Amino acid sequence: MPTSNVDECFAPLRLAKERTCTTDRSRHKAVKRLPLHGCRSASGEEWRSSVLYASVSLSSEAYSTDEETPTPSPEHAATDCVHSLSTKGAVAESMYHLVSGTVSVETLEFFLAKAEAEGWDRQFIDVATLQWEVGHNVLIQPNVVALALGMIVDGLRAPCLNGLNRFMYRLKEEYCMKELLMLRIQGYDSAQWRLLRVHGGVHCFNECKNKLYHKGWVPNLSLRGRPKYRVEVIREPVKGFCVLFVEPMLLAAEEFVMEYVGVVSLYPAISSSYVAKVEQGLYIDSSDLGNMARFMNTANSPDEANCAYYTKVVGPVRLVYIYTTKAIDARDGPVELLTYYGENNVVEAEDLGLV
Ligand SMILES: C[S@@+](CC[C@H](N)C(=O)[O-])C[C@H]1O[C@@H](n2cnc3c(N)ncnc32)[C@H](O)[C@@H]1O
Repeated sequence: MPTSNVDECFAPLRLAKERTCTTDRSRHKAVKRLPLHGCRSASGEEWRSSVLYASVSLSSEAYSTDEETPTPSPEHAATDCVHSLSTKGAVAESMYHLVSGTVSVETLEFFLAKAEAEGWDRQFIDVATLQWEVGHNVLIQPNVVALALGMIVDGLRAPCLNGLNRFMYRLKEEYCMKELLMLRIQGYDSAQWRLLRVHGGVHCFNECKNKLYHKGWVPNLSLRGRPKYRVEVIREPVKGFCVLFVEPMLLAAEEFVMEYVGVVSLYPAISSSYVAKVEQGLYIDSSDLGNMARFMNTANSPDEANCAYYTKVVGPVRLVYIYTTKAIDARDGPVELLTYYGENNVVEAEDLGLV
């Protein structure tokens, strides 16, 4: 099966949708599909972000209504396609198999077709592109299959995914998504992974089997078990959510803070304050899927900011990161991490000598 032809790759799934669209699955959201190799911005640059997500929710009344789905612009209509995927929480064994190697589209196809054929319980499929070196990695967790495909789903508000991703943040490129996923499968091993409680509400529905993670427990991304830094999300009356740097007491300038995680999109979401504009026609929308970076507020001027956004190319993937622009002193208490939103406030990290 040619991996370059999206239609061929997904034909069985589309047929499955057509067969079942009058059932309770008819609430499916439209899946905006993009070529598997990623999406191309107006300037022609190909994006295969680590944060290109797609999720497919199935049958839960908790999911959002169609009115919230942004309408793709006509030029993107050609890549639009409605899908439905159905899966169940796969058994750990299967997940292990998938997670232990780079998964081809063929494998993915097989897996999804199997899920459909065997009528696995409907949860959702979370699709994430986490392309580090080659191919597509696969993100797996109990009852959630997250697959790297290069797809975008518009307008989904899967509570489970929201909870999952809101607190997911990564540490540079050393971050090993596979390990995290293994961790989820095997349970939390406190000897190897320290868990960090973060603030925030998570609204999982009852069937969710992954509640611990969704409730905000995330691995503290430390080096050899030692926390590198700790941030907290608080809520205050004027600005709403804020990200505070807590420890260590001093954070140097030009330190990586976190990646800006969200859905890579070719058009801006309607009425969301969680959209980072990378350039005209290229956005990272963390309204539904994202991490703490979305809670960073703006400083009144660039000089007041202590962090900034940068982009960096890692292999074929261009990512958006937040780095400190000045040293941060938290000896007298937590310090709010502030970027300066500005217009298109992203510069190449290479230009700054950060990479
Ligand atoms: C990306 S969100 C930041 C997180 C936000 N505070 C929240 O509660 O979700 C951007 C929104 O935060 C608010 N915000 C950001 N910086 C602010 C500031 N310096 N003063 C007041 N509100 C701010 C604005 O409402 C803005 O639309």
